[in-house]
Amino acid sequence: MTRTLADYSAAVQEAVARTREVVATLHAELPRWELIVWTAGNVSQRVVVSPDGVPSADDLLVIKPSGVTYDELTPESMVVCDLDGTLVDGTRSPSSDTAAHAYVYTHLPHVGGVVHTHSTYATAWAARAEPVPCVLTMMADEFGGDIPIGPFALIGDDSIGRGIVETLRDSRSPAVLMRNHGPFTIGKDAKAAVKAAVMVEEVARTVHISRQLGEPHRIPQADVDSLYARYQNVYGQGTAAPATTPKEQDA
Ligand SMILES: O=C(CO)[C@@H](O)[C@@H](O)COP(=O)(O)O
Repeated sequence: MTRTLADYSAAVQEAVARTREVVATLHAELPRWELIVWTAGNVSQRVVVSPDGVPSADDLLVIKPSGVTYDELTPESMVVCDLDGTLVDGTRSPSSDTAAHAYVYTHLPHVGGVVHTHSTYATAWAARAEPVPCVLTMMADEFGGDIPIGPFALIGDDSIGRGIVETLRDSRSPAVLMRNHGPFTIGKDAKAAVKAAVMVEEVARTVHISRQLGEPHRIPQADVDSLYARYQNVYGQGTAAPATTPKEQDA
């Protein structure tokens, strides 16, 4: 039975409205960071339906409409689908990657956001089906190792999603380079997945340039693990008490 947004609770409808705003705003980051051209790429975020906040196959996703240019994307133009890819709310056809995003949300409950781009350097690595080797501390921080290659898969059914899940399920990487296609990234939410999309292009470019000058040196695995643990758990404005200023120390 096809459900409409009216069939969901007021709380879910409010969450969908908030998610439309988030996903519309984050789409603007793809051209901003030069990760796509024209209408390529897409961003989605999961909407958890259960009142207990536990992700499930009953959840919804919010994604862009297919083939619409980024300057036309608004919260109202975003499309809402269930995880079968069935339209729940929206006036336009959902992204052609909806099945892939939905498959990821169904099989990786910890994932709250998915992004797909065709960013130049990451896609060039995908065309050669070669994993990006972990030769930068930034890679250890964000990806916890090499950036893996996923299988070639045709567009339109869950083949791409299946390839993303098979590749990332047991990987620390939030990015996979789908062979001959381009990067797909995941995160706890859409913002985290967009960050991974920005970072995968940055490191793909740097490693490519480095290899023009010689063979980059791999970081030893123990150091990769240490860097990853620090970045994922300590970096930034973690939970530690703010450092006192000299004035406070004198007080
Ligand atoms: O690569 C693909 C499909 O996988 C592109 O068509 C995709 O980047 C953009 O498609 P949509 O406009 O989201 O339907």
